[in-house]
Amino acid sequence: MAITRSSKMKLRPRTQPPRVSRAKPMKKEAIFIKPTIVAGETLPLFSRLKEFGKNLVYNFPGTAFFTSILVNVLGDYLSKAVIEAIKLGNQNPMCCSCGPGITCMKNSDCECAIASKQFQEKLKIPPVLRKKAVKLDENQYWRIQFCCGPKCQCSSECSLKGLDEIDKDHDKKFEVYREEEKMGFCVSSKKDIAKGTPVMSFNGEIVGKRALKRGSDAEQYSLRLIDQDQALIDFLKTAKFLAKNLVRPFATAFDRVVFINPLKYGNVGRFLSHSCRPNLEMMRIFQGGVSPGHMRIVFIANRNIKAGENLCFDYGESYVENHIEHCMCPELCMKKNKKESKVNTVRTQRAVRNQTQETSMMGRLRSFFR
Ligand SMILES: C[S@@+](CC[C@H](N)C(=O)[O-])C[C@H]1O[C@@H](n2cnc3c(N)ncnc32)[C@H](O)[C@@H]1O
Repeated sequence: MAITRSSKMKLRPRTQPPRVSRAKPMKKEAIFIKPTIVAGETLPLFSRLKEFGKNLVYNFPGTAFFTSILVNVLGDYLSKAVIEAIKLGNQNPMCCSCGPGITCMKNSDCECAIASKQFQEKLKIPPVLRKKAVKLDENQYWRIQFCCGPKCQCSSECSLKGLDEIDKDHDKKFEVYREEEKMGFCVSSKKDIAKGTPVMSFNGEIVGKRALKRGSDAEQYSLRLIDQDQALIDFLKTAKFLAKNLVRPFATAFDRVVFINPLKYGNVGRFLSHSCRPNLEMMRIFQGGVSPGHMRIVFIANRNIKAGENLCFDYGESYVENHIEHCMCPELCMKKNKKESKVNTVRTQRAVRNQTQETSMMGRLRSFFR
């Protein structure tokens, strides 16, 4: 599908053009494998800042503007190995042979079900099934799962299509608002969300590390997608569902470090704020293939969330220490500040949290933001 329309975030009136990216233009040889940009929905932004109510540029800075996409797209500074693997992945999507009306998990010959089961067994993770909450232990977040892709012809009710709804109806599901000057925009849910529900994906450009210049907005907004994940590499090397000619290129690509940068192209996931008591956890899910291009970052509710609650996850220790001077998470720090009538430093807040909660469950992978 070609670009149907430029779906900049809806904002009226606009006084400032979107920030021009200084990112290096894409290399010529990469253009032919650039995935199609799918324009997503527009989502209104609300600013409730009082003092600056009349200053629209202040209320809606350049970083609030982007083109919304429903899939990740190819960006800059990727290694040849990653570009090659994405290209091969595009040519070899995993699409089951289940016909219309068939539910993959009930078909013992289904290619997607076989792949999903192998992921579950080897990486010790429950399946992400449609309409069923994912039951994850703390140490299972960030593990990898497999779901049917949009091209699978199985029933629209197929339970393996766990991500089918994730990029739909964002305007009905979420509100993007700004209340605190320093916090920027935040996201809340318009509906109650049950624990274990995949809530939203984090979309953007798939980029190499050099795309994130130190101190830049790209550095502050990007999440790590691939991190030389040895467990995944070992798994792919022995995976029975993967064609032999794809094993080496995919294993090489997953031995790189790759990020998702949502600044130019992204979705509502880029507005999620940090919390020291988060209600979302990240999970990586392959959708319709096992190349880096098929890997999605998905946020799962780690408890029941009420309509109107701020949606948030833990950015990781190093991000907080480097970029957030005073944590304003409503779930812990703001409550505590109110109680004690003083502003605590982030270091103090995190120390408090460390006493009450295990923070090392994902090791260095918890530093998602660079
Ligand atoms: C990835 S952006 C999140 C979206 C951003 N709020 C916006 O309006 O575009 C990360 C930035 O949001 C702000 N932020 C997020 N969570 C925060 C928190 N708990 N306390 C203070 N600032 C926060 C910080 O400025 C941080 O660098």
